Amino acid sequence: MKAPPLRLGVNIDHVATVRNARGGPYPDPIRAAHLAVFAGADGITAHLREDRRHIRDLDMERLKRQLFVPLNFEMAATSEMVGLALALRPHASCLVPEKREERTTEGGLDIIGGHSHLQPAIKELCDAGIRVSLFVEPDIQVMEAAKDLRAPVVELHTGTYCDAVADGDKARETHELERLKTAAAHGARLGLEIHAGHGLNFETARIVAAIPQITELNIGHFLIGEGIFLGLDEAVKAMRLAMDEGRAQASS
Ligand SMILES: CC(=O)[C@@H](O)[C@H](O)COP(=O)(O)O
Ligand SMILES: NCC(=O)COP(=O)(O)O
Repeated sequence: MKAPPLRLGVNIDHVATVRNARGGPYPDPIRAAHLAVFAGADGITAHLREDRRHIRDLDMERLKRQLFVPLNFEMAATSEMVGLALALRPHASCLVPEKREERTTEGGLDIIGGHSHLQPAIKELCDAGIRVSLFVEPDIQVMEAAKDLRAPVVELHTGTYCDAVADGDKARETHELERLKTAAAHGARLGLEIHAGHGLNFETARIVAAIPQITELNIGHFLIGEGIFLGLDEAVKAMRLAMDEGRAQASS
């Protein structure tokens, strides 16, 4: 059976990283969002961190006002961020773990251990018509916990897999890819919508795109980096091609 279409969400966080390096308005993350959409992005992801190290509140407001594709508001499940999301009403919200001292997201939400604090946030956002996804580890028990939390979507953390590929550790790469495949299949059987992201590049996105249950990839850092060399539009087009090549291998 033909696998469903695979959407590309472009994360523009690190355009804001470059902008904030000088404290002025240039380069504008919203201009990057428009470029990415014109080049084939199906949606835009932006992570409003509590420390505002890159994306700022005004960026989210401008994205909401100007985008004509879905906006995915990445956020920690704090009362501050839930309040901002309820006021902004993005298409989607992806709940991610956050530590001020981290350089980037280090893993998925701990929803097996302590997830009671997530329940209210998930309910409030869902009740407001916002599509909630949980950024989680690719584990079967985690899929079960996400179902129990009544989150309609999970985004599988692909960072460990991407690290294994970057390290040239074939055994770890095989193991982590198997984790992603198993979790995606199990989550889909539970009725969850399956997304994936973190650390993906052309090579790993092509491989992950072949997992038929995954319907969206969210990709940022690598694409913004490639945009420096190729131009963001060409980088997005190349990523779209890599995803399509991988998807052609998928069979559910
Ligand atoms: C959850 C995830 O992997 C990314 O979407 C997140 O935005 C990474 O955080 P930084 O963009 O701050 O690196
Ligand atoms: N949720 C993953 C995302 O939005 C982008 O992650 P990365 O490609 O910047 O690592």
